[in-house]
Amino acid sequence: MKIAIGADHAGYRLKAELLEFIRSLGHELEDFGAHGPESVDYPDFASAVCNQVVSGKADRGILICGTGIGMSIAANKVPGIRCALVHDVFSAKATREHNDTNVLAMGERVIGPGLAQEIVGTWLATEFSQGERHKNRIGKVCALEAQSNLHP
Ligand SMILES: O=C(CO)[C@H](O)[C@H](O)[C@H](O)COP(=O)(O)O
Repeated sequence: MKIAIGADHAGYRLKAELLEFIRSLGHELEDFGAHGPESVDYPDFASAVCNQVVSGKADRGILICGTGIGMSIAANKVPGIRCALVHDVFSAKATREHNDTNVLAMGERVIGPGLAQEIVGTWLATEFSQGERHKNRIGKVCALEAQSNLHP
């Protein structure tokens, strides 16, 4: 798959530790920064990565900040993005199977690189279950998104 990845100053180290791992799984990876500790704003990187996903230039996106919370909030404002903030392997699998998430958010100040690798590997490898109940619920989420775009 084509993966877009981005982080802020509080997530760039974990991002750097994941690059080789993701490539070793056979994925094509584009890194949208940040690359250093200078203070930056997470919505800028969420925007860059999510635009790749909604435009079809990337199949999935991965976002890292201090907690993953800012990135997940920003990502979920982009129409067409379903972003999950995940810090455990069970949720990584469940959010692909049930929510068909296309963006994963994690927090460098919350988890270490070993667990992050397990989460990313699981999330990238897990298919959407195609369950009718899940499709129905995702459809309702999309309806909420369409409604909020009409009435901001
Ligand atoms: O948005 C966040 C908090 O939910 C992210 O973790 C940011 O990375 C964090 O706010 C950055 O904090 P800093 O004090 O500017 O380093």
